[in-house]
Amino acid sequence: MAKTQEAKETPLMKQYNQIKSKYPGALLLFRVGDFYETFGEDAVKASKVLNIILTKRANGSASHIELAGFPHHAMDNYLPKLVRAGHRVAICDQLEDPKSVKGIVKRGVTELVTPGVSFDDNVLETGRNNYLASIHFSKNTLGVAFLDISTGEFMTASGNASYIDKLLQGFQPSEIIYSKSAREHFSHKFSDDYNVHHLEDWIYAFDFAYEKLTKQFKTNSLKGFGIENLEEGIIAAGAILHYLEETEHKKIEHIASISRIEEEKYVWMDKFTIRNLELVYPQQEGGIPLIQILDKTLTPMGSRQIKKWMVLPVKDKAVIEERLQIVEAFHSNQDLTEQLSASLKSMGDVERLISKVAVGRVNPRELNQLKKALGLMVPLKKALEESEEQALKKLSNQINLCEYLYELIDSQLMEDAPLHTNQGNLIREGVDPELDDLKKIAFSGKDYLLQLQKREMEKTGITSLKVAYNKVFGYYLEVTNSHKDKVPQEWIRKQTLVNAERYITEELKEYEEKILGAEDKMVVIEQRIFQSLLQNAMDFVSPIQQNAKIIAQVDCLLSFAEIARANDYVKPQISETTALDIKLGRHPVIEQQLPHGEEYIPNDVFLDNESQQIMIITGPNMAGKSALLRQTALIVLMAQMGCYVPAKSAEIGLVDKVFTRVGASDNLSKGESTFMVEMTETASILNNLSDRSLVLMDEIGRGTSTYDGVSIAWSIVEFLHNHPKSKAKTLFATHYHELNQLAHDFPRIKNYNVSVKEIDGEIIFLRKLKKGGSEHSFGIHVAHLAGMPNPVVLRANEIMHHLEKDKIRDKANRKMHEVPKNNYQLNMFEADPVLSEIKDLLDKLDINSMSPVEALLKLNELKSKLN
Ligand SMILES: Nc1ncnc2c1ncn2[C@@H]1O[C@H](COP(=O)(O)OP(=O)(O)OP(=O)(O)O)[C@@H](O)[C@H]1O
Repeated sequence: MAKTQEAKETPLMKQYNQIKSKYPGALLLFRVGDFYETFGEDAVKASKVLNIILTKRANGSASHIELAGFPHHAMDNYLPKLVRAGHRVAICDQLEDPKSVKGIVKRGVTELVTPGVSFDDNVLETGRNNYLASIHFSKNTLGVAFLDISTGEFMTASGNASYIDKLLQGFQPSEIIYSKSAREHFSHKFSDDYNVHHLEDWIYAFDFAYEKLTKQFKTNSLKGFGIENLEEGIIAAGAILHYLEETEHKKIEHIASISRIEEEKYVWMDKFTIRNLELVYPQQEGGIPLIQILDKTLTPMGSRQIKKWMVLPVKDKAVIEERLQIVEAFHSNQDLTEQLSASLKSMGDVERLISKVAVGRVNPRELNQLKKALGLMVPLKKALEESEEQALKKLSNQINLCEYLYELIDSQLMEDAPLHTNQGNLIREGVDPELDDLKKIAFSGKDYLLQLQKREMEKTGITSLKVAYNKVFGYYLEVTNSHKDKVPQEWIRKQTLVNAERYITEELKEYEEKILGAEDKMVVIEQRIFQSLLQNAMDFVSPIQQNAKIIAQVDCLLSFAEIARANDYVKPQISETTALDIKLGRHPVIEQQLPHGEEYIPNDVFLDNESQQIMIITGPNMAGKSALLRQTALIVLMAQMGCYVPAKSAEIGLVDKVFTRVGASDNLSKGESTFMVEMTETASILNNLSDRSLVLMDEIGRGTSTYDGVSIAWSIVEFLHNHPKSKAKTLFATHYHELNQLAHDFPRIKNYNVSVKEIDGEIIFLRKLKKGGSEHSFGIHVAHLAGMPNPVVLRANEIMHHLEKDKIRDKANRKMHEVPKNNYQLNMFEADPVLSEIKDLLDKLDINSMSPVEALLKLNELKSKLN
């Protein structure tokens, strides 16, 4: 904006500029009369996003400035569009009644809406949390906090960069904040796809954060939340509270606690796993993530909860079993599920409603919806209470019916109350005697007008006489031109239309004053009573939040029972052993997508730490290797969410980490060598193995030449088998049938293949997993199936035969077989103190959180130790 002649700006623009300068980076919606206006660059942006007209306005003699605006009542329509486009939007309102002031009206920003901080139903998606994340970077550990202001859910965690990255991947925050000086760290470690905002460095400080949190929760310490020692997490969370203040969100009583995301409680999945297994988001447009199959929830709370369960499956046998028991109770009792579903279906978003109550943004209709929800809790609580299942009785006990609040709303608020509090018809009769009197006056006044119309009609003989009302003249009598001559003298003409004239009379004026006066007074009283209702409702924020949590759980578990019935899933047996024993397992997503009439071919998978730790699975392209790998992980994860699984039977020895690595594919991040990415990810798996890990390796080594690829794949399998501390259960799908040799030398490696039949040069996919290795890759047949021109297929066959004749492949096999055995005697380090020191240093390194330069420096340091 041109500021050269600031002195001559109009007073309005001066005020605008003052306010605008306080909200850098935000798009300012400036209320002028009935419009929200944007100016300058904001106007250019707004006109593009909102598709509204861009004009110019004279700014005194200072200059002209771009202008684009929309009527204030269209806010609900336009605001979400701006926020979704990634803008931070400052809403500047008139803070006093323009009628009551001379000169320029006082204005101020009443809310700064950002992608991560919004209550707006149009910005939020019902079945999805809208998280704001805050990250604090310290030397070795990072802290993160997530807040959904629309529900009050507040969580924190700390860990290394890859853990934080995994959490971001799972929770998908709409906005991330961090300190200005952490910009470089952030872009180094995390994707640049997020909406980000930077805060001043001083905000990310421990004492400041600690005080902010204890003040918010009205506690002396953070011990009760189990985060007392989570320094980085506390700092990140404190910054969130500061940010809420900065964005003018000062009424936030519904944020009453914070919880720690306990890393050790949940199955560890790296972010590649969440992505590769398509748990919550599809990898490609049009794909179906697992959550879409599992989520048959009936409430927004359930839908949000199930996504959290999906990214955080549990490791605690008791928790899983309790969920499974409830699913079983639902599964076996259709009546119970029907009763509960009936309540849940009409429940609405209690969790967000009660947050709106807490921040004073709830409208009369929403308050009625809250009452309705409380009413629906009654049969829900009863049905749970009457169930045989103890866990359900326990849930029932935790539901608070909030009868007092129900009664209060029911007895005071009209059933069909309007959207706004100034529209009348809000409060029931009998609540306030003055209101009742005023209502009588207003209604009898209106009656009186009708009588007056009738009386005057008879007196004057004007048969078309009408009493009507408009904002300019108030009540008037309208006479069509054909009766004009019958109008009595004392009537005062106010307006002439083409076909009629409008008049007022003394009597009409008197009644109007009474009626309008009464209506104004009624609005004031109704608003006062509504406010006191709200005040009362605020005392119920915490029990209703608790109810919402229980509803969410019941809803998710009902959904599990529902899909178990619909898709023929079974209850998994959870055990403390390390064995995975899946009989006739299926892929929950692919089986739903098969063309009509085609059956998914189920397969058995057995893995344990003793006899069969690693399954090498060979088979041609398209045989179904990837599907088998993924279904195994999905079945494990579903079981540990507490869900039934697609199999004939499944014994799941608790898994604590799931790793997947899919050989270099095309959709990997730009700029990096795909093979490099493949190796980095594989390295991170090999560095984090545990005894209860499940590892899926799909075509590892594919991204490089055959010899390199085979060698790398080979040594990875050896490493997995011989790891001194952990016997990670592994499914290793590969094209390299050379790897079948490994089974000869290592007792816990077993060969399998996904069988195909070759009939007259064509392949028939049987999709059945069989014992034993396979000889061919069948790649050329698949090329043929894919419609490759015949000459190419023929020539490929020719080349292959030629190569085989030269025994290149045999040689490779033999060479592999001759490879000396390596048992990864990691304890060789211990013989030499320097090596031992290097080993210690290596052990402590967190490769995931290092930049390439840091890694090089470290390497240099290690090398120097040898000299
Ligand atoms: N058990 C099964 N029953 C029915 N159809 C299956 C089964 N397994 C896989 N399919 C179908 O075959 C397709 C190919 O499977 P998948 O991608 O698992 O093969 P693959 O062996 O991993 O091949 P590639 O090596 O080319 O990745 C799947 O998209 C699916 O439609």
